[in-house]
Amino acid sequence: MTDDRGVSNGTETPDLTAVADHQARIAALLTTTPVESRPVAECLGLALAEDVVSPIPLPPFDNSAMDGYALRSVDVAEAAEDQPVELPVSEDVPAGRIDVPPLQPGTAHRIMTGAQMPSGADAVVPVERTDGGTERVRVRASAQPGAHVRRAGEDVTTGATVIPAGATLTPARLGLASAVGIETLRVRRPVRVLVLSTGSELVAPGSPLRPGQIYESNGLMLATAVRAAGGEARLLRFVPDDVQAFHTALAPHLDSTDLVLTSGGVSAGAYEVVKDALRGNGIEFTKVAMQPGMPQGAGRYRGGPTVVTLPGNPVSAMVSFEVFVRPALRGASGHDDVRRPVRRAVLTEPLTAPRGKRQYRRGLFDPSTESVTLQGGPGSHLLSALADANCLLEIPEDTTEVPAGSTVDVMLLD
Ligand SMILES: Nc1nc2c(c(=O)[nH]1)N[C@H]1C(S)=C(S)[C@@H](COP(=O)(O)OP(=O)(O)OC[C@H]3O[C@@H](n4cnc5c(N)ncnc54)[C@H](O)[C@@H]3O)O[C@H]1N2
Ligand code: MOO
Repeated sequence: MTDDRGVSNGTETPDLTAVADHQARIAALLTTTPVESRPVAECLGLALAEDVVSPIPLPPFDNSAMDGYALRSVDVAEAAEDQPVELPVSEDVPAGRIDVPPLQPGTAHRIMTGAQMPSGADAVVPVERTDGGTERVRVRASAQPGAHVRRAGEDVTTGATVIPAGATLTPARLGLASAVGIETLRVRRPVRVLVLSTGSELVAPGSPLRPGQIYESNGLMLATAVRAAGGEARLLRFVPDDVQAFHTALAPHLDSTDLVLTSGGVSAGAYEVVKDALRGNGIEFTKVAMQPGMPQGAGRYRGGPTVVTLPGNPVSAMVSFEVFVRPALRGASGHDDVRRPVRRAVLTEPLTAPRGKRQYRRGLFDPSTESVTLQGGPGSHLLSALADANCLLEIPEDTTEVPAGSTVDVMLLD
């Protein structure tokens, strides 16, 4: 049965699989990917497979934090704005100079940010507090020992684990790996996903729509969601609604695919090509106690790649991806943070939920007030509300009404 909001009410489905059981089933189907070496530049978003241990300290040497003058703090102890101390400038030390002579007492080296501190100097006076002289310099400020000096090893010590195995490689972590001199990283190979869309009603964005047709959107949405989760995705967008054509489309990709992700063609009607093609080929179909996202299927296609069939309604497809596929995909590719962060939030308006199903509603979480506002109704065709959302509210199976002001769990999305 479907109510007037376009939501299946679930009364027709007594035997439902628990969300946790279907999650576990999909996680078990995806095996951990092998470890490989990759250039650091190609590791964004991947999971590190082995700890990165720094072979050097960071900074590698004591260096100046400012453009100015390296000197001995005792030599400028009496310096003040109206009482400059004049010192001869004996050397110029730009960043990258490797032969920096020691500093003699009573002298200064002109020094640039990042340049090696000369031995004998214990402080830097910024150029703004001097007359900027190159032969002699008038210093108008005293300096504490250590002022504007960045000490070797104060960021990273030699032998320290700077990135732990399991960490997701962010730009800052890739920068850190480069900063300690590493060119290749040991990472888990991303899960290779083939995203496949079927449906005679689907046409390519950019071409005109005829009556009864819609633009294909799930394929692109799922393929990009896979990439955002650290997977590799190929997209086959318009597989004909024909069982033989479905097998033929799949065949060339079997050896190079870990996971086939379909959307649509799995509910109860006629013309359910995904179901017709996959049943009897290792895929089991079930109804999960969840809304949206009830019709689900999973298995191994003819003993080969894992297949997960997601429902065709766009919101159902994305919510199912978040709940079932993303955690399994991240787990299989070695990420420590498999699940989205969950926060508690105060609901700004009441909602109702179907008995016996876990409901995922789209919401806008405001971290400043720790509150959440619903985005759109529960209908699984309401894609624009999903696009406006930054979280999913997770309403437990046994809850049918949530009054305004109640606290609910929200799963934060990107
Ligand atoms: N008699 C029943 N009917 C339905 C049931 C049921 O249990 N009994 N379940 C409903 C629920 S819940 C869902 S969810 C959908 C799932 O249907 P399918 O997975 O078979 O998906 P389709 O029928 O192929 O499509 C559903 C909907 O989504 C649109 N769609 C499909 N693929 C795409 C795509 N690649 N891009 C954009 N939009 C897509 C399609 O046009 C349909 O509007 O079934 C209910 N029915
Ligand atoms: O409600 Mo379906 O379960 O739209 O995904």
